[in-house]
Amino acid sequence: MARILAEGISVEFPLYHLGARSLKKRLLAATPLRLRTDDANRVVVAALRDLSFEIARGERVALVGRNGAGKTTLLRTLAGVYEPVAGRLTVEGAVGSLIDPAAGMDPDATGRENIVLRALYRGMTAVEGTALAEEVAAFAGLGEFLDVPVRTYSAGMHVRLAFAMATAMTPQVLLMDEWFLAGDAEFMEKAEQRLSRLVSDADILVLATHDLAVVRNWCTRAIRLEGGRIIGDGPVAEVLAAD
Ligand SMILES: Nc1ncnc2c1ncn2[C@@H]1O[C@H](COP(=O)(O)OP(=O)(O)OP(=O)(O)O)[C@@H](O)[C@H]1O
Repeated sequence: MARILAEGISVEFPLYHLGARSLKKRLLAATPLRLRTDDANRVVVAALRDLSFEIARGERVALVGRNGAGKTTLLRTLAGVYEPVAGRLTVEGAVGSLIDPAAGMDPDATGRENIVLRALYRGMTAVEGTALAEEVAAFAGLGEFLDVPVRTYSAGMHVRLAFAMATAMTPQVLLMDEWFLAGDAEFMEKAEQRLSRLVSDADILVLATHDLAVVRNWCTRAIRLEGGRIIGDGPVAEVLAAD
């Protein structure tokens, strides 16, 4: 059963290139809240600070907050891309991520090969993978580009393929960054139908977005981040009204 439990998680990014001591000092003095030096005397960005929350089956959660608040970092942490430096994170259920279209794709393999590889990774047979490739291909509308290495794709083609792949294998926990909701009009119309179905089938949705209409339409709960901390968590209307 799908469930997410975060107990005091923190995520930090070391800034390795900040070698010069005077530059370090100046930076730390300018932003004392978000930058600090760690035990190894490196400057680190405290991207997420001591977050605790639980997301249960059936919840559709919007992550809201200003640029740099920590929304994408939290999504990536839930997806397992980043490891918390403190606290404990439990994510139960098969996770589908629509965060970075290039993630999990082999740039030298064709679109079709990538689909089959992902299907095999998810435990499908080669025959099921090949059938899935047909379905994904039809949806992504990549035409003859399906048999061309994905490193030659445009940004929009990447999004189409990633979107079609992630949504073809209905996840229990769907993690999504808002820019997957931007695309050309024709694709977005198809994508919206498919997403609506997926969102009602997936057990948990966590969506990072600035689009308040999307939050109101799709989500039941909002978590507001600011400076890497949670400053609001509750029903959408309540959290949005508090801004
Ligand atoms: N790879 C990285 N290295 C260093 N700092 C990072 C890295 N990724 C994110 N950060 C920092 O972590 C903080 C949170 O960034 P994040 O991208 O999660 O914010 P966001 O809420 O998604 O912002 P936006 O709305 O602009 O997408 C910011 O201060 C950012 O500079």
